[in-house]
Amino acid sequence: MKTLSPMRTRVKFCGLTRSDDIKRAVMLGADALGFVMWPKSARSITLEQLETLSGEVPAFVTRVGLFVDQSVDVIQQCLPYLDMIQFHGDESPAFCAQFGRPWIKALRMRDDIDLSQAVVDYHQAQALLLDAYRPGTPGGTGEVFDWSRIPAKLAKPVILAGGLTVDNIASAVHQVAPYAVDVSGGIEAAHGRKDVEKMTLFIQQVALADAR
Ligand SMILES: O=C(O)c1ccccc1NCC(=O)[C@H](O)[C@H](O)COP(=O)(O)O
Repeated sequence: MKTLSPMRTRVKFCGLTRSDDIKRAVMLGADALGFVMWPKSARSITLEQLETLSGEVPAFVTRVGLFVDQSVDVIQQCLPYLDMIQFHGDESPAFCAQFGRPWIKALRMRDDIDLSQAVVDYHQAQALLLDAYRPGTPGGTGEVFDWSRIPAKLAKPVILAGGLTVDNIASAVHQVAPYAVDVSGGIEAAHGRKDVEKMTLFIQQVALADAR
């Protein structure tokens, strides 16, 4: 009888702003690409850029739009160019669920966070993205949180984020065994500009960790 092989850890690259980076990420096998639509971010892109860049993403690579407490109108304008929405602010479950599009909720790992309750509250989310908490910064901090705080069994797929790099990604995959990993700063040459070597090594490290 055939045995099922262990699941492959999915990889999402976030904060893409350039065509060349998208082509390289797709070639390397990234599963999802994140576009930051929050204008206060150094990695943000405009609606016009989103239209262009999303057109360069081929089938079976998920285009994820990232928002932080933004209006329904702003999000709806972006929907034609997105497969999935990532909410990074204090959006309620009802707010997230109103767009008729798959979505994930980013949760910043404050000391007092109750992940079991979050799973209940955000049960309609396709996954929960767990990220580092820095007061006043909704995401993309480049900071790691204590992965041992993630319960071994959480009733939602976990996307691990926050300060992942070529150097720590293998340990992260081993320790947490997340459904997916999400990286932005760790594969950059500068804000919004990805580094080919870091992207390549990151994907390789995930594959190596999965194979161990
Ligand atoms: O990247 C940003 O500037 C950003 C701003 C506001 C909300 C979220 C943002 N980024 C989210 C991500 O890139 C990732 O989902 C995650 O935070 C990991 O980022 P990093 O620690 O840089 O790998």
